[in-house]
Amino acid sequence: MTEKLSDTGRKTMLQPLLESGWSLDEGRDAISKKFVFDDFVTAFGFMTRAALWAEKWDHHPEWSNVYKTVNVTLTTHDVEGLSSLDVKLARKMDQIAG
Ligand SMILES: C[C@H](O)[C@H](O)[C@H]1CNC2=NC(N)=NC(=O)C2=N1
Repeated sequence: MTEKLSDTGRKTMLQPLLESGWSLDEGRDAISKKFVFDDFVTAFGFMTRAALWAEKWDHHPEWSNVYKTVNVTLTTHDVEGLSSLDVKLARKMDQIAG
C-alpha cells in the first residue's frame, strides 16, 4: 500500500530533488519541474521513455508539452499527496533527461 511521505522521507528523499530543479507546489502536496530540451523530438522522446516507466510502475505524471518544453507535476492521487512513488519517478525522469 502506498503511503504519504513521512517527515523523515521528505528530508532525505525530497530534499535532493528540490536541489535538482524540482519545486513544491503551492496549495497542494505535489512537486513540479520544467524540462527544456533542444527540440521537439528530444522532448517527445523523453515523454515516451518516461511514459513506459510510468506504466510499468502504475504511477502516472500530470504533464504537458509545448514544442521543446515539458512541464511535469508529480503527486499520488490515491493518497492525495506525495509518496515514494513520486520520488522514484522524479529520479527516473532526471536520469532520462540527462
Ligand atoms: C488503479 C490504479 O492502480 C491507480 O489509479 C493508480 C494509477 N496511476 C496513478 N498515478 C498517480 N500519479 N497517482 C495515483 O494514485 C495513481 N494510481
